[in-house]
Amino acid sequence: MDPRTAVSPPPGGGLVAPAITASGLRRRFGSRWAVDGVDLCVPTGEIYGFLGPNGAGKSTTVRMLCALLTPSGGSATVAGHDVASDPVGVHLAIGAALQATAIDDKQTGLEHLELQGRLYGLRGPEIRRRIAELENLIELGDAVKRPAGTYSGGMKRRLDLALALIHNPGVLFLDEPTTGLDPVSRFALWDEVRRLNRESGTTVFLTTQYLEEADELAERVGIISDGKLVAEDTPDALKRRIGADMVVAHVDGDAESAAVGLRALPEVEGVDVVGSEITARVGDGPTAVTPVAVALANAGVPVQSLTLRRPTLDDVFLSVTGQRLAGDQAHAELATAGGAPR
Ligand SMILES: Nc1ncnc2c1ncn2[C@@H]1O[C@H](COP(=O)(O)OP(=O)(O)OP(=O)(O)O)[C@@H](O)[C@H]1O
Repeated sequence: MDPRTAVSPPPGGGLVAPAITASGLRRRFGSRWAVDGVDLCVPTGEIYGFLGPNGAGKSTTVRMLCALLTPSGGSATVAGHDVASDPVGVHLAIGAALQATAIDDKQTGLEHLELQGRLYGLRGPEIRRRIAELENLIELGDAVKRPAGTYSGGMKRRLDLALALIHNPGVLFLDEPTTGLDPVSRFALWDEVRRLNRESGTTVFLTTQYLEEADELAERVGIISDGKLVAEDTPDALKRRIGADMVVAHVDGDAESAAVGLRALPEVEGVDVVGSEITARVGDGPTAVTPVAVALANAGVPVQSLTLRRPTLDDVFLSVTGQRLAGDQAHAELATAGGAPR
């Protein structure tokens, strides 16, 4: 089903309005377009991953969708409220855990939760009930009564997420929720996002620069580069689009000239070169490896390594932008997080 034109009927019949829409959404800072004409349609109940490198425009998009930043052009609605004409409606309908957490080191976790509940108009008993419901997520134990200044990064993230959820919002925005978290806290937060979505039907709009996070969590992924949405689909469909297999060669010497021979091979659907790495998209890996190796040998460029693997979202990013999304740092962090990106 194309979510732009139709969304799943609820059990009681009728059509569900999309949770998030954007049409030509733009934002300029000075002469630079940080977000340059983004269209979105996120159905209610979806986990949508907004994937892109540093500076691509993810946070700016989220801040506009959360009605915290005025768009320079285009329009957007969240939970049926227009971000420009009804920002208060948007604020009441959403929860947001953004990059700059508003946690005061001097206040305890409990004080933060109680204050947040009151800000959303909840009464004492309701606040206590919500805190009890969110206990699983917070997992702070007795630390909930300690000042937040004593918390680890993971504990602060969990508190921040609980603060975003205190009023049971229908739409949750998470801006790079696991950046800087250790692997255990990262996986725990993924589980919590999945559970929320499954049990409460919460729509989740999540930005990330981690391929693995988008792959694992998101039902659909939008890839943003230089303020533009350059690809959007399910992770599997995005990967299928660029070919069945990838043959990746690391070479000594002129990778561009070595790639010329590969492009002429009938087994090769496309070739991308980044530094000394040559990535050939092929229909059938086992059949293509030998001709690729022979073509590289004929080019006279020494080959350091030749590997065959399935496409990743990084390969999708490379095929649409000509650049790798995962820099060395992101790769290193992913490796620590439990393996190479898929
Ligand atoms: N308040 C601002 N004033 C000027 N430029 C800004 C401002 N906010 C963002 N930008 C610029 O807009 C571009 C997009 O930034 P944005 O924070 O949306 O990217 P991002 O994809 O969220 O990256 P990151 O992962 O680093 O947060 C960047 O070039 C950034 O420097």
